[in-house]
Amino acid sequence: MRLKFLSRFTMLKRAMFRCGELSSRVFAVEFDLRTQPLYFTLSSNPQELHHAHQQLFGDDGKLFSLHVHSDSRTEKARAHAEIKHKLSVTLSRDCDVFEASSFIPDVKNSVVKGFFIRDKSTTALSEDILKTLQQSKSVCVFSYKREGEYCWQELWSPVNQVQESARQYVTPAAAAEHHPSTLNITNSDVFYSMHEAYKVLQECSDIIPESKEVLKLVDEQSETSRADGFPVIVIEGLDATGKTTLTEALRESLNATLLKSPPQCLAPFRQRFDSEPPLIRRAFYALGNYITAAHIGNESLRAPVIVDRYWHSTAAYAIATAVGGRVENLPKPDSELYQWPEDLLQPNLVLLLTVSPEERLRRLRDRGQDKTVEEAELELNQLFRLKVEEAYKRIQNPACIIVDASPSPQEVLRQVQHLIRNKCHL
Ligand SMILES: Nc1ncnc2c1ncn2[C@@H]1O[C@H](COP(=O)(O)OP(=O)(O)O)[C@@H](O)[C@H]1O
Ligand SMILES: Nc1ccn([C@H]2C[C@H](O)[C@@H](COP(=O)(O)OP(=O)(O)O)O2)c(=O)n1
Repeated sequence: MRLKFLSRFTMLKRAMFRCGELSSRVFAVEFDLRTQPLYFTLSSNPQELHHAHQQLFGDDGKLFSLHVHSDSRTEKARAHAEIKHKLSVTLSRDCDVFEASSFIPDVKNSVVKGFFIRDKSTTALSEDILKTLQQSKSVCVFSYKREGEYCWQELWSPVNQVQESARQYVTPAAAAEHHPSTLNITNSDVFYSMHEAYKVLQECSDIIPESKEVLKLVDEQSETSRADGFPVIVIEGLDATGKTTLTEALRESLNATLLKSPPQCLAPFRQRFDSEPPLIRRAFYALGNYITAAHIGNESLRAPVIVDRYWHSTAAYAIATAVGGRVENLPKPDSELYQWPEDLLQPNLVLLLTVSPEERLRRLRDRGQDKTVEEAELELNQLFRLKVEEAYKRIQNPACIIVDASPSPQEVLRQVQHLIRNKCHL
């Protein structure tokens, strides 16, 4: 038993060090989403904590952080989501759980995601849960100890069989120029080629059998080129901004073909992929765009094409979900993360419908439909809504044109027809 534990422990330690020297890493704890994360590094010299850090480390209670390791990115993504769920349903109200990550400043793909736990309860519940997590997953747990003004981190073990290692003191660090959640976006949240999204579904086809069916549908699409076709116009916007109303009206008035992304053929799989972590869920939506692109290619040979949501939605929702906290944390406006994928068919015009938050809520209520979880979150989470809209506006090549969708449906249609006439000569 003892041997088994030790070998697992050694394995975890190795896994941790594979992620880079601990000393070159910065840790970020999302202590309060309305402010910057708390950043700290580790040092062998004791360092006094700043006021902000004392709020987290100076309080009573047991402190832990945990990070997930796996060579398989799909397993890692699922384990992270599972742990998040487990911590949220099992820990008591006296426990705070914050998203936490460790990263190397400005180095892409250096982020290791995890959690920071502050347990002020008198029970050993958090330790029991950490113990089970350590046994069943590639989870690395650290605990934090205090002495006077200082706080240090050590590898946590549920049983005292580990020799005391050198103390790593928590050392306040400056804010990173790029918020850590922006470092891993490429090919984890947003995909810039079909091949990269395709690989994700291939990697999880054993655990999610539906992936094979989705890949088959992607394979069935023929290559299309769109030279000399009719114009393709994409309508974007948050839920209930009037996309369905406008796209139906445009279909009638322009004698156009109406398509959407994700396409109808993916509808049976959508719920399944919506319950998966971002890596898998976003790869699914990315592939949906490529299927829709093939349909656009065919249909635009015959008539103008109107598309209800396309890559702007895929990228904007993915970026806004991946980036924690405030709008200022989004990738900078000139970031390559907002660039349209080179292998995805480009539309001639992208229109972004915008309405005030109050009008949007009124329309959502009038419609009286169940909202998707994400939309319910939007309603609750003003920060998230602002980030989606800002990300929409930053996407380039093609950028979107903003349309005020608060007037009557007839007036919105008139405005949009005018834009289409000017920009697409229809
Ligand atoms: N210009 C408008 N003015 C007032 N209400 C509108 C307008 N456009 C749409 N609506 C109403 O708002 C709700 C959401 O519109 P919908 O077209 O379904 O949005 P989306 O497809 O973007 O979710 C519907 O009840 C619709 O009738
Ligand atoms: N082309 C698309 C379309 C939707 N998505 C994702 C983005 C969000 O997570 C949801 C929003 O979809 P929702 O069901 O609210 O959309 P509708 O307004 O019902 O069309 O789907 C996407 O990633 N790519």
